[in-house]
Amino acid sequence: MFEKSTWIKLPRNVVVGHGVLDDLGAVIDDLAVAGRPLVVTSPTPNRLVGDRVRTQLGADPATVTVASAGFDAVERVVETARAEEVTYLVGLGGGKPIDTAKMAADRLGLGLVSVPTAASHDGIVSGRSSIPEGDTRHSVAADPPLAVVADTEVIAAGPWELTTAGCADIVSNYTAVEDWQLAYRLQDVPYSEYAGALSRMTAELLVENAGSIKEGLEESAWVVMKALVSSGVAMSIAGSSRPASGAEHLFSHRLDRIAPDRALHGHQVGVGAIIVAYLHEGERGMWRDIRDALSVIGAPTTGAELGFDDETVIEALTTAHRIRDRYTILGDGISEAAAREAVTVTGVIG
Ligand SMILES: NC(=O)C1=CN([C@@H]2O[C@H](COP(=O)(O)OP(=O)(O)OC[C@H]3O[C@@H](n4cnc5c(N)ncnc54)[C@H](O)[C@@H]3O)[C@@H](O)[C@H]2O)C=CC1
Ligand SMILES: O=C(CO)COP(=O)(O)O
Ligand SMILES: [Zn+2]
Repeated sequence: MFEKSTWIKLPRNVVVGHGVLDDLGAVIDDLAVAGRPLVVTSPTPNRLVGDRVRTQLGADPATVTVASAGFDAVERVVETARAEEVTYLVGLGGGKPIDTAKMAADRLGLGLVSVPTAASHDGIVSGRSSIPEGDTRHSVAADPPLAVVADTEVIAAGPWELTTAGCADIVSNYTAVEDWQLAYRLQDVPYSEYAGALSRMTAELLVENAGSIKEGLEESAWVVMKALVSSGVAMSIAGSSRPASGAEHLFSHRLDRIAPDRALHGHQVGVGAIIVAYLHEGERGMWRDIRDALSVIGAPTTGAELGFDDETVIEALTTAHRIRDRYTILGDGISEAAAREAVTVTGVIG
């Protein structure tokens, strides 16, 4: 008897475009969420558009500002939401406040509206929350946002490096899918053809259009935001972050442990993808295509551009497998000699 079942959770409204921040009130009316909201944000996005967002929300919105992601930040949001007796959450900013709000909303059983101010990562739409804790990182299942309102005018006015980080997070889907397929072959990890194909296609489309992703063009924010939505949907179909997170993400999470906030998530996973593509396929593999695509976009391709010295890059690569129980090309860990060879051949160090 066939007994398999799946539950794919997706946002109901995804609104992307010029000036759509002013449609936030209408989006919320359409969702039929009522009552008092809590805006979960970080200092810069709050300063930039916090008031504009609160004006749209009416009903005396409360605000909590989180400086970094973590279970303590989630706890603070949960406590504030209870104390202020709010009925839904609005995540406003980059990946950290949105992930924090997503997990807090899940804990509280409340709906979340995601308002990204940067096209910097693909958690904008996903049903995952990525939360660091001690030496590890949890990719926690959480309901995806009920709606996403991404204003390309706001995003395009932000630092260009945030958009190149989003591009690199998408480019890293190549190696994430490679790792997922490897884990399927070697460890019988469940693999979804649809999620894998969608994730890979998203990366291919972005790389094909890399030449048209240019600083100062609002259309670039549009192209990247669409790709981030597509990648988030792949994660929702898979019911895991596997389509968008393999060994290149383990490497990045490890760098975060060594030096939090030194470089952007997307930039770290992009450099990780160059190394991991080399580990999968060797000298003739597609690591050069990945490096060239990142370079055209203007994303970092070396450890030094990320702000890490050579030995730190090697340390992160040789210890990345310990971040979480996720089988990748790193297996139970690679030797220092293999790591040094990979980062030297690919030009990530030296
Ligand atoms: N849940 C998921 O599926 C995923 C989660 N993530 C998580 O997202 C996080 C990374 O997100 P980021 O956005 O890189 O970090 P972030 O939220 O710290 O934002 C980076 C910086 O950009 C600033 N910023 C945001 N919008 C701005 C604007 N319009 N103008 C000027 N500055 C602006 C912020 O103030 C912050 O200083 C990581 O913790 C990562 O694990 C990443 C991918 C997927
Ligand atoms: O960053 C992500 C996908 O781009 C989320 O992945 P993690 O599960 O590794 O946090
Ligand atoms: Zn990522």
